[in-house]
Amino acid sequence: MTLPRFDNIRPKIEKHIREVKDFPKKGINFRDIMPLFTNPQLVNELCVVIADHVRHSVGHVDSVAGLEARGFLIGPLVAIQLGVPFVPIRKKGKLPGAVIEASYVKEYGEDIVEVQEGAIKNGEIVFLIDDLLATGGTLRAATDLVVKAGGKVGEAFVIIELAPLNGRAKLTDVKLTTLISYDSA
Ligand SMILES: O=P(O)(O)OC[C@H]1O[C@H](OP(=O)(O)OP(=O)(O)O)[C@H](O)[C@@H]1O
Ligand SMILES: Nc1ncnc2[nH]cnc12
Repeated sequence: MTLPRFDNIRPKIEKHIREVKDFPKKGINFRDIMPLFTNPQLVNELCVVIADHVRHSVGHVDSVAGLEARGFLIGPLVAIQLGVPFVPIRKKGKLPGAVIEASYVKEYGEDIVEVQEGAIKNGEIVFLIDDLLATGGTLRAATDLVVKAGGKVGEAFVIIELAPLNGRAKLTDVKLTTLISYDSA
């Protein structure tokens, strides 16, 4: 679902997304969000709008969880706006100590994601954030992790949705908000 709250910022963000053909593999049309970070004011505006959206449409959240790697660029900034902890969800083997894990298949490979035990407490509501939804494997695994940890996903949010890859179909049990939806993958 895209929301009117984002109508003003959407075209500004769109201008900062670069398409790179055949990256990281032949046939993949990579949507690169890095140009956005050349514009700190716009990054800040985006995080303020997302936090505003959380306050008005999601309600109370106990934490913001971001997906490695690009969910780490926006997630902590949104968490600061909301005054709640940031929870990193990382690829296997990167987080020290006891972890909970979930495996998944994505647009160009397979992976395992992990969260540290205790980072999400029983009954906590988590706002999940990443840059992009493709096949939905990553956000599915992240949702499963939050639930395994005893939490609940208040909402999953991505800047970009590649609609033809139908990631949404894997997330029917989650409220999912998208800033920009592309009708070609
Ligand atoms: O919906 P899916 O098909 O699961 O794909 C989406 C995921 O793919 C990308 O990350 P990637 O796995 O390339 O990792 P990186 O950010 O560490 O480069 C993107 O940032 C999402 O996390
Ligand atoms: N096409 C794509 N562009 C950027 N990140 C991605 N993650 C999965 N598919 C992607």
